[in-house]
Amino acid sequence: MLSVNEHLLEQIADQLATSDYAVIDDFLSAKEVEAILAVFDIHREHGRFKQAAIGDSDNQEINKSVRKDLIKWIDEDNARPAVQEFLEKIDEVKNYLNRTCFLGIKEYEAHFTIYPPGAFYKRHLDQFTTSDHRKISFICYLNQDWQPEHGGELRLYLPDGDIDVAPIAGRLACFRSDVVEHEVLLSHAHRYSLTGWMLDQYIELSFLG
Ligand SMILES: O=C(O)CCC(=O)C(=O)O
Ligand SMILES: [Fe+2]
Repeated sequence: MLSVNEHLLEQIADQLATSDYAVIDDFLSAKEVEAILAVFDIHREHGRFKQAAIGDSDNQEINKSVRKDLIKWIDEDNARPAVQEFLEKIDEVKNYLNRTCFLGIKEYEAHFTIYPPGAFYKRHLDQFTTSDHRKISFICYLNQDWQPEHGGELRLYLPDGDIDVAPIAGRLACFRSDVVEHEVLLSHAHRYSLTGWMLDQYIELSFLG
């Protein structure tokens, strides 16, 4: 049974096809957001978040002048139910995009993400110079009480100008990984999200810590 409203799926596909990006509210309900944040707490208590790196598996580098977020990769086989449900929804988006946009997406990789106060991620593209298997980037935001003074907006650099996306709870932002440059503006509060990429080939995930 479909758990993502068909109308949302259509909106994602239409917006991606016409503008290379899509922003959808209420992709997750308030209850789903809460359940996922509880999983963040567990991983944080166990010290599982690590400073994010830049580059692909063979060229990993930590550069705090480029990005300052903390991540934990999602292990799909051992994901807790709330995260499993999120992945099932992403799977539905993936299948819908394959049917309607012929993207040939095979799978996805995703991580829990925390931007502590003072963190940002400078302007970049999500495709690595050494590999271009990331086709669609997606970020689902989990910030229940986000206020403009918290910052941390996602800025998308588009042909017609920049767009800032507030990281509010339940919202899904996605965009073509190969063309849309973007950055995360300085965050003044803790900023929580699930970040992932739809890939056009199966990958070896064993390097993911
Ligand atoms: O969290 C966001 O809004 C974007 C994150 C991002 O650009 C990335 O992790 O590559
Ligand atoms: Fe990115």
